[in-house]
Amino acid sequence: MALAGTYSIGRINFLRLPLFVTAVTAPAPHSQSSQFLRATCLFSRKLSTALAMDGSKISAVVEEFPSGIDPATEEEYVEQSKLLEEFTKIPNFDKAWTFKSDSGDSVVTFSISQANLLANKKRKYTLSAHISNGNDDSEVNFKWTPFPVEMIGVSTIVPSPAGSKFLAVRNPENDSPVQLEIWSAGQLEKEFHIPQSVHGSIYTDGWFEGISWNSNETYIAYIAEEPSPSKPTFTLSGYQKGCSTDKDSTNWKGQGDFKEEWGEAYAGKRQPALFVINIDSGEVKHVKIIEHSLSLGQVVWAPSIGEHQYLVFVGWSPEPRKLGMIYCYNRPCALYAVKAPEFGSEVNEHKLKDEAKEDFPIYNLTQNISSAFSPRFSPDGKSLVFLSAHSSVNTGAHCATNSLHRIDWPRDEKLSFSENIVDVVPVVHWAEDDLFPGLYSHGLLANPWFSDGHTIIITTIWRSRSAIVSIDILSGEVSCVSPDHTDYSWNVLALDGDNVIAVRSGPVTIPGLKYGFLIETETKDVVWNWVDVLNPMFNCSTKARTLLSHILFSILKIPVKDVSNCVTKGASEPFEAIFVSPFSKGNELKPLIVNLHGGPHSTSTSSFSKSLAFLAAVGFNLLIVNYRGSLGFGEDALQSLPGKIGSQDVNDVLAALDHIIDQGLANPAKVAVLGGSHGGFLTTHLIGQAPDRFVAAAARNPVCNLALMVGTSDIPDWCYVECYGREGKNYFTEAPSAEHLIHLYNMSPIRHVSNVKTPTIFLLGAKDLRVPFSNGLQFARALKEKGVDTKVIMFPDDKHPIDRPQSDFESFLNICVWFKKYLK
Ligand SMILES: CC(=O)N[C@@H](C)C(=O)N[C@@H](C)C(=O)O
Repeated sequence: MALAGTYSIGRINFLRLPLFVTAVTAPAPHSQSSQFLRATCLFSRKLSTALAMDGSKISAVVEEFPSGIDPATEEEYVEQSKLLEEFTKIPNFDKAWTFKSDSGDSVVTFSISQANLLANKKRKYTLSAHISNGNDDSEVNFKWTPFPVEMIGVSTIVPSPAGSKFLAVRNPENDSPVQLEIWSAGQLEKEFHIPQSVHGSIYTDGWFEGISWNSNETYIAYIAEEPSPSKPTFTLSGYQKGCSTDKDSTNWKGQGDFKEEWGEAYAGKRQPALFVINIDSGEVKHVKIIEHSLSLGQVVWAPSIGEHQYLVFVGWSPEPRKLGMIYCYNRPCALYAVKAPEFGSEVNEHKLKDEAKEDFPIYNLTQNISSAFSPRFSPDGKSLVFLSAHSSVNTGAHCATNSLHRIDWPRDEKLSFSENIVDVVPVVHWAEDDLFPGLYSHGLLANPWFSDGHTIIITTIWRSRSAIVSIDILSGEVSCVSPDHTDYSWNVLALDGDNVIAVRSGPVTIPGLKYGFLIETETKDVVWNWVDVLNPMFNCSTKARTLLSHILFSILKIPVKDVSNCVTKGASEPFEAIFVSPFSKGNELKPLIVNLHGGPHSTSTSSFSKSLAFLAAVGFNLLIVNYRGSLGFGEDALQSLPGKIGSQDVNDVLAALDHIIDQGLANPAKVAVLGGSHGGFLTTHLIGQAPDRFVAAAARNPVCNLALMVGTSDIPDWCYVECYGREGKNYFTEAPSAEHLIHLYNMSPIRHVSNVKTPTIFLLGAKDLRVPFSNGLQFARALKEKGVDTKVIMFPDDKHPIDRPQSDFESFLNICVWFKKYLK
């Protein structure tokens, strides 16, 4: 057997042997052997001692590789893991808030996150800057505070409206109380510990989440988990009648009834409910509503009506049952108003009587539309604007083109809510070439208002990029704020008066801060002018920056292959793909990775992606395909996919691949494919339907067998809609018939598994409720059974996205090494 090579540690030379080979050596002198032992421990090679036939001791170096490490690619593993660490370190700007300082200048505070690999958590910190104008109009200076401040154990921070205070939320990891802290410029002002008997963790998930200060900065409304229901108690004398909360060594708690939850990402989370805290007294009130079964979220304080204060929030009904919520905008929801609770001294006898009579009724403000979320009041308090995903609810597609609406807010004592919902930005079905393709935004900024009081700013998906637009809520006019002739992606973080603080990035361009303001040109046009904001983080990740500096990207238009199959104009228009490759092509084409997003109604925008940038830096070209069905291209193109998954989307990907091969941009013999979830569905379909086209594949929590998924996923309705089209919404049942299961099987990658010969790596999250790991594992086992080169990594604590820092790291390191192995 050939030796794999030699290497040395300290003064001792080791023979590097393949696994299972035992080298017999003479007993080493004591000092040498202890050094030997230390070194072997360090490198996880085992020193075995055994007795030979003649009774002498035999020491052996057994070359033992950790599980999953292939001796043939170990060096590659070492090298690429170092590079990936550089990319993992790159921080991300998550949010920003602006305030006015005493001097009248603006101050901006950024919330930044960065993966902490050792702790396997995201490290969160804040960094602030004073913004001042430079000498001429086109200059702006950011004077940064010297150091960031780490937010240890803090789930979120929310500044007060005037910016003089902020709330820090500390959610416990066990049954301890939730901690709320009120900070002012110089100190911690107040600290409240809310026991679990009042409520559980505060929602900071970006979906149900809503934390809102009232304008006087005296109360904070928020969404938190209802207290735990009491469970049956048993002792050695049997069942104890009644609700005892105490648990001790003489009793134990039973389970009680199974309670439905909102699926993926919400396992173990209790019903989201509405609470208000008085930050003077620390008193907390649960705003119990009559229709108790609603899950509440996104609460905001409404402008007062007469002397009454109202809270407006989103309510989701659990009927017919709670189905998976995250990424699913097709769950019906409405805006509701409820009178805010009153505290202590404010309550007089008369009011107490009134409240008892009224019993906190809630008003549905958006009865005439099937979806309403992200409520925001205009600064004058006259209008309430909100987003709607009614197209998604009505068609059953989990995400679709959104719309923006307005309703009038009553100003007088006589509370009558208007039923009139004004369409500000309606659903766009199809748009000429590069015109506004419709609104694809999932939320509004906490303060999205320009100073005119009727224009908002919002980030949306515009074909293959994210873009910033302004919307006049009175006229409905949509204007570009970020540059319109660019392939880069832009994302608004905050307004500074009428100026904009944004982030610009590209797939291989590390996010950079930008400051935008309106200027008048020589021709008297008013246009947005953008300047770079140098920030302390600019110096980070120099290595990654250098590696990426010679890589470019462009957005390609891909003509639809079979236009005769298209029922709408929108569906027959070209879709797009993002192509990433180095400047100088040289003679040899780099191996290509085709990358496919999930959903399927989602988009790979041209925003920075650490994992894809890493793969590009390693030396792969990328083709990132936004097949028809992706968000950002109008509703007709999107709705062309449901009912045709596994064929239309598969053919679009092959068309995009053919397109770049025809242009001489890819070597057809060196192509790999990578995707997660629905992107994993496409990956496993492609290697089955086009087995000669891909030399390696990587699938992250892939959908491989819809007939299995329909009975195990939190979104069985998704399987119906995507397999039958919008009719699937009506066919959906919890008891699929044999005919349904056959149809679902026929639409699945597993149907083509016998054709597959592509070596495939599977990355699976054992806690995924969306696409349970059984889908990927069944497919992987079927490949192994056929003798196809297959590798599976199971992450025991990961959910659908496999995004915990260590899991994300190990996933992309292995994907990279797997692709390098087969795409030499
Ligand atoms: C709606 C949904 O979650 N669909 C999954 C099959 C999927 O593809 N998920 C997306 C969001 C993903 O990228 O994981």
